[in-house]
Amino acid sequence: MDMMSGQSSPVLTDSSPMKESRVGMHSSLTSYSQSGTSFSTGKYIQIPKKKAGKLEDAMANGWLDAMKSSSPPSKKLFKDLNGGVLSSDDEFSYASWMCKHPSALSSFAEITNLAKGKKIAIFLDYDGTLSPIVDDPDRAVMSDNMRSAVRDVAKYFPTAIISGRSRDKVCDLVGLEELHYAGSHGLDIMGPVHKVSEAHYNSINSTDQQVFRTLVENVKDIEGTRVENHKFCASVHYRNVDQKDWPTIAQRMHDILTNYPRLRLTHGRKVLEVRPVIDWDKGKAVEFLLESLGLSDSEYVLPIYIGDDKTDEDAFKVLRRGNRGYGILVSPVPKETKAFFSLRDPSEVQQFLEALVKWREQSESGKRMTD
Ligand SMILES: O=P(O)(O)OC[C@H]1O[C@H](O[C@H]2O[C@H](CO)[C@@H](O)[C@H](O)[C@H]2O)[C@H](O)[C@@H](O)[C@@H]1O
Repeated sequence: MDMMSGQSSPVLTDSSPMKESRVGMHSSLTSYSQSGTSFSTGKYIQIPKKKAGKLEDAMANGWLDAMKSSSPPSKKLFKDLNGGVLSSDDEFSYASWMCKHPSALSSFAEITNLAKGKKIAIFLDYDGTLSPIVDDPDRAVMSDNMRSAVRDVAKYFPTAIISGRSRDKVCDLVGLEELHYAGSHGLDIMGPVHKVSEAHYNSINSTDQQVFRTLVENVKDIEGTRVENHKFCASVHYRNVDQKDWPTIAQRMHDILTNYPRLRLTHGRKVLEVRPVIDWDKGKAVEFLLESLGLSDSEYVLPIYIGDDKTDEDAFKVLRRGNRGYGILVSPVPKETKAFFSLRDPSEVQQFLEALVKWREQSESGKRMTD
């Protein structure tokens, strides 16, 4: 799949994790930052610059609202604003929210009870789930302890990472060969090779370079912006941009996308994600992986998906449908979600994964004793 073709199946790469025999590789575009190297060749679309702060398009106004709400203030910010203590109102609203989305740690017995006689399959988002959210996406590393927890979990349960980042990037960050990986919000999944003609991929390369360069060139004058290329989608970060410049970003993104009707915009944590207009998302990626791993029979399989972001909601929805499995939202503040359970932060994610391993080891040794 490419950013422009609008086809309805993901690009599939090789069937065994970490063995590279990918077809139709995209161009070797690297992540762009204002301090980094800019591109001197290739065509891109320069959109006319409009006056800052003048939002002319209702759609752009909608995007601005979404940008403002896409990353609610963290618990730390609540605390900072409150002189180091959480106000009882915040505690109260978090506690009420937890009634609807209980902690996966305190509900651990309930979860494992429901998993009895079933195979658990684990799906993990990366940023904000396995690694803490930081200002620089290149520094979003996971701890060695988290890596061990994921490695151990994968010994007992089929485990996949589903990330908005490119698959190569998230593979590098996680660094575990035994997992399945889906990058670009599930658009790039390891699986059986689909042969596609050379000419098709050549056309993808040039178009995608153009999309990426257009994004880079049209926001590079806004201090703090950063554009990442994920091969099948792209991210425009505004975490480090002064809020007064957010309307300009919203307007420019709107103007750019007018030139690319086959692209759409979604929102993550202080990031705008540009992706193809196709019916594919993290939820579809979960269904695809369950199917291709022979885990689609919900009578025998309990999928658990852990994620922190809006894009993870598609996966939560898929699991909620027909009580197929459990979504777990990672958040220290109340958020509207389709997840059943919650965890506060990556350290609780690690505890949950470690608990699953312990539970599994204990049930195996209990089984051996009765055999
Ligand atoms: O699906 P994910 O694995 O969660 O990836 C979603 C986006 O994550 C990254 O951005 C987010 O994390 C950054 C590092 O902590 C943070 O600086 C940024 O504000 C967050 O939006 C990644 O850089 C994006 O490309 C992914 O799309």
